[in-house]
Amino acid sequence: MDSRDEFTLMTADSGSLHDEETDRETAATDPTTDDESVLSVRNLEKRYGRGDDAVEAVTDLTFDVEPGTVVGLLGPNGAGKTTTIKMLLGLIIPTAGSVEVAGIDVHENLSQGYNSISAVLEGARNVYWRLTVKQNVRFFASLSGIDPNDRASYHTELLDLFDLTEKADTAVRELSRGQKQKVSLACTFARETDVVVLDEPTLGLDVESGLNLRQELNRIVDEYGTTVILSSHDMDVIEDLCDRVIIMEDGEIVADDSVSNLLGVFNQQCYEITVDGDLQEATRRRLRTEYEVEEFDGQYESTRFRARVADDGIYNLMQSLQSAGVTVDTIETVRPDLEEVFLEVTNARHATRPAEVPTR
Ligand SMILES: Nc1ncnc2c1ncn2[C@@H]1O[C@H](COP(=O)(O)OP(=O)(O)OP(=O)(O)O)[C@@H](O)[C@H]1O
Repeated sequence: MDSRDEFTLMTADSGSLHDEETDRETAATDPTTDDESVLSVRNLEKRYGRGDDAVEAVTDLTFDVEPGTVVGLLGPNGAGKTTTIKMLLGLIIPTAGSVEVAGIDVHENLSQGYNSISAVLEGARNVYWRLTVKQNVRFFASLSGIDPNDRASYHTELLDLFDLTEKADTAVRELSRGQKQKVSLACTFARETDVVVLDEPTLGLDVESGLNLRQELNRIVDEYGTTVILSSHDMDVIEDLCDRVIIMEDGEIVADDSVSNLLGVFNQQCYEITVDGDLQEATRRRLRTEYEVEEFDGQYESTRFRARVADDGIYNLMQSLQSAGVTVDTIETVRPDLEEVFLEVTNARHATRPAEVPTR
């Protein structure tokens, strides 16, 4: 059996008592927490099953995370994100490789590991519904060996940042889904571990609750400089919160860079162009042949389309339209988003793969 009981995550041994301000001061003065990575993953591998049925879920994963960084973990379904997260947390035993959090090998030293890294896992019931919000926060702080009385003002701040102050004495079962999720997050931050893992924190929330949570998380990571590994299919969350993004596919890292560098991977600029009236079929064909054009939308009064062009290609495109007698109404630059980067990176990889030869 290689899967550990997730409950052990919540019932880890208690460590020494923390002092109200000591931790943040220590983080600021301790040279080991400055330049060195707080999370170090080396040649991590996970193979499920044996023989012909074995699945290589994660293959030779190596990366480091500096303190205070928010790293997004992205990948299509089955890329190996959940397996990686569970190995980071010590919940699944790797086939090979190591995970160190703040210098502690999580798999060689499980109880210390549980005090170094905590998580809100997707689909897991992360808090106690019969306890009130405040009782939960105090309980989870105490799991890390923290005397909740010593950290009362931090807990008040946390509830405030998650907009839970009015619900502090309400039982969690009486809260909405979004509020329950915020309680899970507040409890994880209350544990004050070196690294926090958030797996799909906005999943299942309505648009407004998702947006609120995103803003609140942003404030919290800014305020406390927490190191976060964030897995989400919601690119807005990733783009808003992350300093760096790791994209996985088929168990491997296929991109690892800052969000701004990843957004700069396009050597082409995308424009959204609106022209008066309909476009003749011949003009549409010509545009498609000469430029990378997507989506012709609307007809009669105006037509809108997107064009990707390199460097000063937009001037050539304008000339082509002019010579076809088309009047351009508006041109807007479309900023690429992470969704596009993600598709670009994963599609480019498929395009360069040799075609599979069927075997009999
Ligand atoms: N317990 C298991 N036994 C066998 N194979 C598994 C097990 N868990 C995951 N896998 C396989 O390992 C691969 C990676 O799965 P994993 O759940 O880590 O991916 P993921 O990136 O989290 O996907 P998703 O975004 O769909 O949650 C998949 O091929 C999956 O089918």
